[in-house]
Amino acid sequence: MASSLKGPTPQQHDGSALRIGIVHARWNSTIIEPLLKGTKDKLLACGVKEKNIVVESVPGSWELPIAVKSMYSASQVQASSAGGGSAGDLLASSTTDLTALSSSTASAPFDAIIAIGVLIKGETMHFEYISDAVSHGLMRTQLDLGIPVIFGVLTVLNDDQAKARAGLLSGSHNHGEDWGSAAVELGVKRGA
Ligand SMILES: O=Nc1c(NC[C@H](O)[C@H](O)[C@H](O)CO)[nH]c(=O)[nH]c1=O
Repeated sequence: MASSLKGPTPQQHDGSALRIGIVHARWNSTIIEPLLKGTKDKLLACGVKEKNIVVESVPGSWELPIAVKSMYSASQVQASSAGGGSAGDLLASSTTDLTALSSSTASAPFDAIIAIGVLIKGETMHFEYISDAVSHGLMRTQLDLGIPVIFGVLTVLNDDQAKARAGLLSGSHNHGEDWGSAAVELGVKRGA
């Protein structure tokens, strides 16, 4: 595969004090799973503690913006009732269920939330409408809430494009690693 000029120039940041949320869709799970693994592996490699990575799932990408907002709001409520504290200091709650998060005994605010989804073009305009709505919804969510929301939504035209961006093809790169790096960088800079 020809080398490309595209791609981020990552920086090195210490994620050991961060608490990161991940919300992922379950549509196209054979692509979602490697993206999720690449994201988590990068977070851990940057020093984020396993207990400070909270993962939840929703049916599809359309639900990502509201799920990000729910995850953020639930942790804010829990953190304020637990006496605040910087993110990552308090024991994290790990949950796979939005409602479970809101009932967790202790959680800290998130420093960044990563939204992961895979949209693959079909024979209708469904792809275009969801892609547009989700991208605008996630951007609005991060600006409204003042928390970095990392855009981890693939909008691809065919299965091979999806596989390539999940690192499943020879010589291809897992974009989840970029999303993990971005979450740590923005989380650190936000708290600086
Ligand atoms: O249609 N294709 C896709 C999709 N549709 C479901 C949608 O996100 C939502 O969950 C339902 O409409 C219910 O609200 N969701 C994806 O993540 N990827 C797709 O490729």
